[in-house]
Amino acid sequence: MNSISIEFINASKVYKLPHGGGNFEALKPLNLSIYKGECFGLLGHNGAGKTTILSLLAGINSPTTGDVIVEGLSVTKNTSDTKRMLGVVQQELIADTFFNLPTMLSIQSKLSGFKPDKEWISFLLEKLLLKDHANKTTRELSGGMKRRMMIARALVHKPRILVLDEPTAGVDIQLRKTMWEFIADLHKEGMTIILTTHYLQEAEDFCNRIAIVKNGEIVTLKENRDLLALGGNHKISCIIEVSNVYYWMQKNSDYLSKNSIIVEPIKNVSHSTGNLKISKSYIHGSMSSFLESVDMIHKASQQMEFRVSDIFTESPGLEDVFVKINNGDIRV
Ligand SMILES: Nc1ncnc2c1ncn2[C@@H]1O[C@H](COP(=O)(O)OP(=O)(O)OP(=O)(O)O)[C@@H](O)[C@H]1O
Repeated sequence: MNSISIEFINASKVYKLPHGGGNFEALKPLNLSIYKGECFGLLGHNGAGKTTILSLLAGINSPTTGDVIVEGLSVTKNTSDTKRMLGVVQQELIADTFFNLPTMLSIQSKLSGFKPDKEWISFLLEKLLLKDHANKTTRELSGGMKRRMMIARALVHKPRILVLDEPTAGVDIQLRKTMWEFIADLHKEGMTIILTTHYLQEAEDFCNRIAIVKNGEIVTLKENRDLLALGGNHKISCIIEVSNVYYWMQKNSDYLSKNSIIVEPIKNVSHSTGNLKISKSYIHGSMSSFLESVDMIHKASQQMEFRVSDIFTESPGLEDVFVKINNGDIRV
């Protein structure tokens, strides 16, 4: 059994709205354990409550009820101790100083109660590809550079837990890749990571468990692979061109449904002509099921008189699962 790093115990957050606007429950009472060395992802639409969860953990907001325990210590009672255990990258870009990067990181280190470690600072700047910008003041950095600088700042005191609230927002694809390689290295070395992101592929690639947050509560919490399995079947598909879609569908609908072949329109389909996608599902990991489905597509092409020019496989992604859960198409 893994040991627990972070524990939310009945932690909720109710905001008082201004001008007598009443109360708003941004987070319903949450009970959640995050394990040591885990990479835990929080996904959800804008306003779902992800940042609220992280802000209670980081001691930025205090919970209305309950508490958060970090490595055995209460965030509400030992805020400065728990803060030292965490490296927090907030969503807002806060980098409006006249200091250059090494100076700012040294100051941050002292503020966190640690003697600045020049080698570590230099290592962080190198890993986050900031070395060439070390002499710029933080306010002279671009948005993507500021984002990376915030990661360096969060790590400067060598925390055990890294909290990332949309760490890659505004970072270009190439740099995002570099950032994740670095974060993956920290994770491999045993750091516990909790993150939010709107790039679902990032969560799919890096998280061990993923929680989906909706209207202030976690509606789904699963191991990455179990969540992906909710996305539907693996499919073999091909694109066909049909000269009269309406007539073709009428003629073949019985055969299609009898053989569980799915047909989907591909853009610009009119009554008269269009491209359609034909798919047949198969059991992931079973070669016989895969070959059976290939054979079925082949037979369908003879029966329904279309030519198979391109055949490809499709796997369900986190995107599919996320949409389905948020639309209420699957309940878990
Ligand atoms: N200080 C506040 N006062 C009142 N309501 C707030 C406050 N901060 C956040 N909220 C509300 O709480 C809800 C959850 O906000 P939160 O920032 O946690 O969402 P989120 O899931 O992180 O969204 P995003 O993806 O946009 O960052 C939202 O409806 C938001 O408007």
